[in-house]
Amino acid sequence: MQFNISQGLVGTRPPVVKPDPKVLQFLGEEGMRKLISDHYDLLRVSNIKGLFPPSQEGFEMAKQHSADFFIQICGGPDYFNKNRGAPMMVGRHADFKITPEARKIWLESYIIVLEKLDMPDDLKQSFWNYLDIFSIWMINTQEN
Ligand code: HEM
Repeated sequence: MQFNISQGLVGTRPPVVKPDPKVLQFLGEEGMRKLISDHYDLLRVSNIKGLFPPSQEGFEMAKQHSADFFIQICGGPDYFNKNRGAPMMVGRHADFKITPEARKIWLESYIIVLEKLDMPDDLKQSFWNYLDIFSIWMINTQEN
């Protein structure tokens, strides 16, 4: 299947559709945590590794928070709200310099994980569409 990366401009917030809850039903919570963990492991050796916590402990916490969020957004228990409070994702990303190029690297790391994942294409597509569009919201810095 094709993982298309839509053009993303700083300051734009195109309408987002949440992933199909069947994604979580298919993967289960452990499968979702593994998916997020695999993505973070790629980020850690990527050109945007400097954005993420340098310590192993901080990195594991980041994985956990992210997985909590994705389980919640896919219709699972509201772990993120319980552990971190209201999502407010744009605000939570505001301290990090996220350029269009950084978003591209973040998404390309997801492509690597999703290509290897054993999941029906329609579910991959649904999950991908969410990542592709919502990640545009996080861009907060123009390329120089
Ligand atoms: C679909 C789009 C995205 C979602 C749903 C998402 C989700 C999250 C979540 C849930 C957290 C944890 C926030 C917290 O617990 O306070 C987080 C943290 C973070 N995200 Fe994202 N994110 C997205 C896009 C991006 C992009 C495109 C980048 C950078 C290229 C990025 C970089 C970061 C960084 C640097 C952190 C902080 C890591 C930490 O110390 O916990 N995110 N993100």
